[in-house]
Amino acid sequence: MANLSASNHVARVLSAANQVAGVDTETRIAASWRRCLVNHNLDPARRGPPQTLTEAEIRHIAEPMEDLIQVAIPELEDLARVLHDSGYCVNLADPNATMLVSRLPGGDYARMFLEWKIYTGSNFAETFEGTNGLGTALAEQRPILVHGDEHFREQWHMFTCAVSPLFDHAGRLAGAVNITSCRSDLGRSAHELALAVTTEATRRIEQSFFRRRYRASWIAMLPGDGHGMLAYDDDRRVVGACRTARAAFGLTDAMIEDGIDLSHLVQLDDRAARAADEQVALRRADGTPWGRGRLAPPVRARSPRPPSTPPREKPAGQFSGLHRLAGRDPVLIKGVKRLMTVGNLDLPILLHGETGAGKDVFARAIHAASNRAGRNYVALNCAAMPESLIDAELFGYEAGAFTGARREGSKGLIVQASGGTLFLDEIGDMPLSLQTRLLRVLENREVWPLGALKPVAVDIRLISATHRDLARMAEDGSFRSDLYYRLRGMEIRLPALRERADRKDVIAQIADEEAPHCRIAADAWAQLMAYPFPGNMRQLRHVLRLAGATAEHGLITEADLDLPPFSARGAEADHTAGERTAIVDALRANDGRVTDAATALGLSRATLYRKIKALGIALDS
Ligand SMILES: Nc1ncnc2c1ncn2[C@@H]1O[C@H](COP(=O)(O)OP(=O)(O)OP(=O)(O)O)[C@@H](O)[C@H]1O
Repeated sequence: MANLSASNHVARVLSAANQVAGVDTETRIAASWRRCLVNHNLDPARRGPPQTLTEAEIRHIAEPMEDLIQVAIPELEDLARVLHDSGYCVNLADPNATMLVSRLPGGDYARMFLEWKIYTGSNFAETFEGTNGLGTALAEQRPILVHGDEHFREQWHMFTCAVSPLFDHAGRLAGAVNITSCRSDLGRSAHELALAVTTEATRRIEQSFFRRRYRASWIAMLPGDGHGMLAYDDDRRVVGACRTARAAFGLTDAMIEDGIDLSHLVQLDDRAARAADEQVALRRADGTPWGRGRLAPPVRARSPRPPSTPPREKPAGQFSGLHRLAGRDPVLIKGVKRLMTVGNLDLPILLHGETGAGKDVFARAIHAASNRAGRNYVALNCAAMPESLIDAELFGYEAGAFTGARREGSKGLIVQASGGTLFLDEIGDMPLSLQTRLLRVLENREVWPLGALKPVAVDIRLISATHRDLARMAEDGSFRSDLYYRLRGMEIRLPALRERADRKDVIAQIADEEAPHCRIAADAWAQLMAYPFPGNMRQLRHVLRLAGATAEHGLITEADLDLPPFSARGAEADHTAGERTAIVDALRANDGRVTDAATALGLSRATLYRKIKALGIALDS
């Protein structure tokens, strides 16, 4: 049966391609079939999944489209919310038909899309996949509905796609919004509305993107249903025009670069020009009435709220916390001295050190020593959260910006930290797309919450930390090099506990805090001094806390020290295998509870999660 329908389909395609007119398919579809056969040499009967990109390739494509994606996401989320139960998936694709954002429908429908690889990273260019919504809309740069057997390849016949191409602020093709249904029981007309919905959503994305790009200019939204937009400066010289306005006025890039006078295109009387963000009557260049339009004034960044408390003057001993942490270790003492020389300059600081070496504690001490001490200290661990959550947590979002968003929106941590210090731990684990956004915040000193039309000005001191070799990552492209140089206004290395020259003092001090009523026997001292402490200070604290609890007669002996075997031979393979075994054992001993296993290993929860991921350990094992 399937074979019969496949061969019928092939016959239809061949016939349509041979004689475009007079077949039972829409002319645009027949023209596309012809392109697929003649130009792209495709076989309508071929089966197989679409080409799928790797995560790195997707990031590479998505990075330059970051701004557009950010503007599009609230609209896509809205579409996905409305269509959730109707079997439609929602996508944003780049101009080459690679899906960059995907929102799946609910229930069993989602499985269909996953099985057929209709998700982020899949490519539906007409040149590979034949006639299909995304590929054909992008090839023709026009909205299209491709229903069931209108697809060139027979294997896509259970799907229907409604797609609208998306144009950027300069009228260039920037991608497409796609909604695809797997409801093969519905006829073509049942999906017509879907095309109208997609086209409208696309239009809203284009408008938001244009307004955002030209936020420093006036924007005239022109009469008519074409949604034409012109951006102009205070002297009424045109600085930008959307695709519709370019077509309506025959505007070229050269005319815009020359700063064509607005009055050559549309006339505003002075009263209209003052009625900012209201509907106004506009006239054509020749003075004849045109219709009602709208003028939006330039957006100035909101200034940060003045701090409620004036900056506290720091006493002379403001660096005492840092001195205490540095102890008698020359590397750390040097680091603190360098910090003192820059004093309260808001230089970004990058802390580098192994897990548990005290990066968070050190960052807090820097904040406490700065003239921002009385203000907020806000910390985020970039390794402990999925990308989408870091995005919302860090940059904030407007009310209703996406499904699951809080009704009142969220300020985001950067805005919360304004006036104070933002600490980004494990910055090396920050996804590339967010690195781009963070860089922009540091450069422009303003944040765009998700779905916002206005930026919020911010004033933060940034301290970041990592255990990774960021310089090498910047070299091999896994971390943005421009961001790396912005983060390391000053880089301070926190030595591992085993490297500290004052190791003995540190052990004594922590023993005093964790097991205050105990003495340490000579054999236990020798062990503590010799042990390499891969979990550094954190591990030392846990070991001594436990030892204090098990010690008899106030004496900590070798038997009280829970020091897991650790190969110091340096062979990477041994180390990895040993680490793996230790983690798997700890998880088993704690019935899979990651927090408890982390405590047992002397690691932070985030670090343990990272290691579990890196070593490919299944959490249910
Ligand atoms: N100089 C120090 N003296 C005493 N205790 C310290 C010192 N530095 C860190 N600690 C303790 O070690 C533990 C881990 O510190 P912290 O969280 O700052 O490490 P980290 O380097 O940020 O770790 P991770 O990379 O895993 O997030 C904390 O309990 C902290 O109190």
